[in-house]
Amino acid sequence: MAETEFAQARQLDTGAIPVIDIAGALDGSDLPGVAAQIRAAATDVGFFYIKGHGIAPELMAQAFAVARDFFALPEAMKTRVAVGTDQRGWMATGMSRLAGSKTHDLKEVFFWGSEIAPDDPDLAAAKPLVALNKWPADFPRLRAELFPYYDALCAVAAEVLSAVAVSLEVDADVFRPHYVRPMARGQLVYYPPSSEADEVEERFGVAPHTDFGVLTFLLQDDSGGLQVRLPTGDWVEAPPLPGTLVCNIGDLLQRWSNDRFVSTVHRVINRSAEARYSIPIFFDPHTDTVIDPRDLGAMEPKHAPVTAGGHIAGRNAASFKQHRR
Ligand SMILES: O=C(O)CCC(=O)C(=O)O
Ligand SMILES: [Fe+2]
Repeated sequence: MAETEFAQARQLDTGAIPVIDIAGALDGSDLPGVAAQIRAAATDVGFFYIKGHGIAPELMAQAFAVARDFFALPEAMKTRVAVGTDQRGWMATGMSRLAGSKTHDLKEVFFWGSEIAPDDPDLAAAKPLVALNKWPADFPRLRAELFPYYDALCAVAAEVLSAVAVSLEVDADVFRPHYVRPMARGQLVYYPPSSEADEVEERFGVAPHTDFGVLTFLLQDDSGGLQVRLPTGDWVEAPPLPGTLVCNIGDLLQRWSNDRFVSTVHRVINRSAEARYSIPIFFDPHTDTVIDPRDLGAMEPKHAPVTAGGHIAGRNAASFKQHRR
């Protein structure tokens, strides 16, 4: 591939990724209307923006500010919360290499998930992706300034899932029992600007991939660089739109929906002059949740049942160096 052709994408000018106002789902005034828009987007492109979510901009700004300060800490401090096979804490650049990509990703990540008690029986049973969070003791702001956004997002995400259920023509509460103790995995992601060497070596911030879980809610800063592959095969930019979140279907929801909804390939390349920060939250159910298309009404399931935690842990193990011995 010629150097100049690497990771090009069209500007979004087609409305290919719709913006959905979810206020009517949150206040109950128009759940079917929101669900219909979600169905169209989830079927065609697997990506949509949401607005009308009601999350205070201050919470988003505070989460970004603490993310920026965390990544700027001396490496020795970040290393004290280095990620292990528990998939919690800080992952240095170079440790993410996604299946099928030529080289490692440029990104640095801090991983966390739902807070659980130290005596949680799922922890004692070593269930996949059940772990205690690894907060840096010498940087207590991280948890304190991130959690207000995380909690607000998880509350909105639960309502979006009700709309997703309606969009799949099943009971609005079908997902609820699986989200009493969800995995709800979060990541702070830092992307340095791509260098010329990165371009030559075809290195991405994050290489093309589909998301592993059910539904992803992404907060991106104003750098740009997220690109989505349309069903036509064309790559388009998913630029930051102020006040919105990007929502996309993951592999588990594609399976659960019996392929009615699509988990779409996407990638990030930071060609801005500045660092890029994003905060994806992968809104996934309890680790034991059985993802079986028959439970969402499929008469002829195209996929065998899998457990959510096991499936995601398997994808993590294939993608991140901390799982290799
Ligand atoms: O940072 C972004 O904009 C997207 C990140 C992403 O695709 C992921 O972490 O799965
Ligand atoms: Fe992703």
